[in-house]
Amino acid sequence: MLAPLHSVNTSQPPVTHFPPEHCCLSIDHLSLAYAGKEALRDLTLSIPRHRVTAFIGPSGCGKSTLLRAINRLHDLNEAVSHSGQIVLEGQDIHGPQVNVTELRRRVGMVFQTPNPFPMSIYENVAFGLRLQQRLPKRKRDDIIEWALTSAALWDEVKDRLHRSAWQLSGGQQQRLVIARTLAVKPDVLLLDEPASALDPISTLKIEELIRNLKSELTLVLVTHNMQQAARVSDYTAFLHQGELIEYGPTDQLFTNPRLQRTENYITGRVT
Ligand SMILES: Nc1ncnc2c1ncn2[C@@H]1O[C@H](COP(=O)(O)OP(=O)(O)OP(=O)(O)O)[C@@H](O)[C@H]1O
Repeated sequence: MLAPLHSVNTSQPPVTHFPPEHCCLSIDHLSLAYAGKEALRDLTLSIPRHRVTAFIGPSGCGKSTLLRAINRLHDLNEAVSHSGQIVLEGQDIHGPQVNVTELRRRVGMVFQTPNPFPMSIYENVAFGLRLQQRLPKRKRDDIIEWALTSAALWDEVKDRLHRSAWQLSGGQQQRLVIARTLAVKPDVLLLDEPASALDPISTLKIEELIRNLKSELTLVLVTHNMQQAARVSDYTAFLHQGELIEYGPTDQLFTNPRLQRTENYITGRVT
């Protein structure tokens, strides 16, 4: 476990920061509104590198809004306004020198419903690579094998790479989407309820994959499923009505929360 700057106990402030050498993302006084209606209020937290951080909280508390802010998906919505900063590896993601396409390569995103493109398994994984650079076929093939292996899918698809991605099961499609995201070598993978549309076995595969991927990159997971957050994440942030209520090591937050509001939520007394 990384050493946070503040220890967690009820007499001290909650853990919100990591030392710079462990910090991947730093969110500083972030507020965000949709057409003037506040969805995130003055959030400050940092996300450690090569760990899994989960965002939990009741429906509508702002989990997905926060996740989408990290790769500037809100840029596509003119009704969104924000204040505060998000710093990725030392660089303000809204800085004038930031190329949004490059930011979205560095910060990949996987959504609730698997969304493979209507093309072959191979072409799905090659898609982002082709946009990025012209690679010799041999090199591209190696990256595709690496990405599918990292997404725990290679053994299941290596003999049918040129078949339609839509012939895969829902769980396999979600792992394919993860492989597609990994192929362009992101620093961060944002996962918005990646297993909620899947059966229990596929869900366990995705969870195992998330745990294994942290050796490659930093992961941020939105989940409604508290057992899932407890199983896969190292750190958990509990949000309520757009505010960060508590943030800390997952085992601590689930077994010994600092605040009554957190305890009420994790024990099912607040929905
Ligand atoms: N595109 C949008 N336009 C307007 N309001 C939005 C939009 N997206 C989200 N909101 C509002 O922002 C608030 C936070 O929504 P968000 O989807 O981030 O919550 P959430 O915690 O991810 O919810 P859920 O768990 O149900 O997915 C809600 O009040 C929601 O209605």
